[in-house]
Amino acid sequence: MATSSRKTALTALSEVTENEGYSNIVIDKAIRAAELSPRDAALTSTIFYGVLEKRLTLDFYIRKFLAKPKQKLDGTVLNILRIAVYQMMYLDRVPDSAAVNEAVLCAAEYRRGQYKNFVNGVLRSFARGWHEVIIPEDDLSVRYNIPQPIIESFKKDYGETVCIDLLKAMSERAETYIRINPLKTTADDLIQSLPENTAEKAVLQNALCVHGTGDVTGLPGFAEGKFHVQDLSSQLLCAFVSPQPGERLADVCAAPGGKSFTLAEYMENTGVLDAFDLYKGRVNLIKKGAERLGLSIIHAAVRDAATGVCEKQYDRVLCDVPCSGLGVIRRKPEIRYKKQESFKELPALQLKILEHSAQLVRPGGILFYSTCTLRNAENGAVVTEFLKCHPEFEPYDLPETEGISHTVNEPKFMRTMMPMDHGGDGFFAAAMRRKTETGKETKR
Ligand SMILES: C[S@@+](CC[C@H](N)C(=O)[O-])C[C@H]1O[C@@H](n2cnc3c(N)ncnc32)[C@H](O)[C@@H]1O
Repeated sequence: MATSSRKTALTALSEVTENEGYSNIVIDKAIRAAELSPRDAALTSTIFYGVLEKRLTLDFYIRKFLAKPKQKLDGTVLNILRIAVYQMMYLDRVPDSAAVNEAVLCAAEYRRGQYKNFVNGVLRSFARGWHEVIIPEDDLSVRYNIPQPIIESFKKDYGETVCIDLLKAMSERAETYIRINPLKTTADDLIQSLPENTAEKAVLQNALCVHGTGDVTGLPGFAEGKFHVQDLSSQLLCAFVSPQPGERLADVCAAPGGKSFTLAEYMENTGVLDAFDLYKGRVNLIKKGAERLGLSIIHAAVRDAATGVCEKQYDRVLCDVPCSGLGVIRRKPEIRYKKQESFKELPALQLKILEHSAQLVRPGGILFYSTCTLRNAENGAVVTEFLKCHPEFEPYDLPETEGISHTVNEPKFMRTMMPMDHGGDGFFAAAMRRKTETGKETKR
């Protein structure tokens, strides 16, 4: 039996807030289970992501209309209030009365209706008074919906001014980028085959920005392997790696495969590309994608990048390590609520992966390190520590890319990419070269 949009959003939000589910997986599952019409599914998705993104602002407002602002609220009741308040504050097309009535209906079905009057009362006073409430100028956390510890970390690593620019950029919606498969099509041909005004060329060659298309996997050309979805910063990282046709490359943390696919395209599907990941299910995603794109040089296999055995040597090795993901908050809003303690172990694991993978690099070959986070402890600090302990490696400068600026001032072998630089996600890249006995340069 079909269920309402708000009820479905509530189920999905509880799954994310209480069980730390991944937003994209949780919402897809909830919408399928509720058998919603496409229109209701779109509304559910808007409410679900909106509440996740704006949670700190919503909670700030809700507390202004509680009799006891510090009172601890039941998790489900709080989510019912957030859903209604989000609609009243941000969705012009939903009348306040509809948002309140739906919330009261949800409350009536929860715990034998014991919170029904409470929800009704809070929402009615909110509807009357919220326009008068002002968020204090200096409350960046509520203003930009980023928890204070993350703001402190941005300030410490990048300074106050960059931090504020970053918070602003992170509150914008992220664009969707796709990567053309040059083995099968060209940017011009693909743009022509898509509905008018849905795609335009991005700043990097073979990158397109697409808008208003909904699920891109339904677009013409996807099933034929003419493109894959990949953020612009991730594509820029591949431009840094820039493997040549015929080379040997290992991507040691490769799933779901976005970078491996682009790198194999750089190699014109010649040479060797070994794409590893720790989890079998995720390795299967690489296999499926490579098959769809016709990238036969990709060999995907399960391997632990921190301990796994591999006898081969490669020209280039990419370590796109697991990280806290603070650079992709726009796409995965729940990341901002992860507990800071969960980040503690990451630098040690990242360094371990980097050191173990360094053994795979041939003399004169290049080792790349990347993350999708904006935290020096997981970025520059890991690479600096690696170079300190491995004199057999030296910094290898990354190229400048025409039309792309970078905010952070750092050595040329490191590059921090921020959403305000070019619209892509927050990423970090670094490159190091294994010295040869003769010290001869490797061609780029
Ligand atoms: C940032 S994601 C990689 C994204 C991928 N490079 C892409 O562009 O699609 C990090 C990956 O590392 C994998 N991973 C985590 N720990 C690992 C380990 N010890 N060895 C290998 N892979 C690992 C995760 O399963 C995840 O797929």
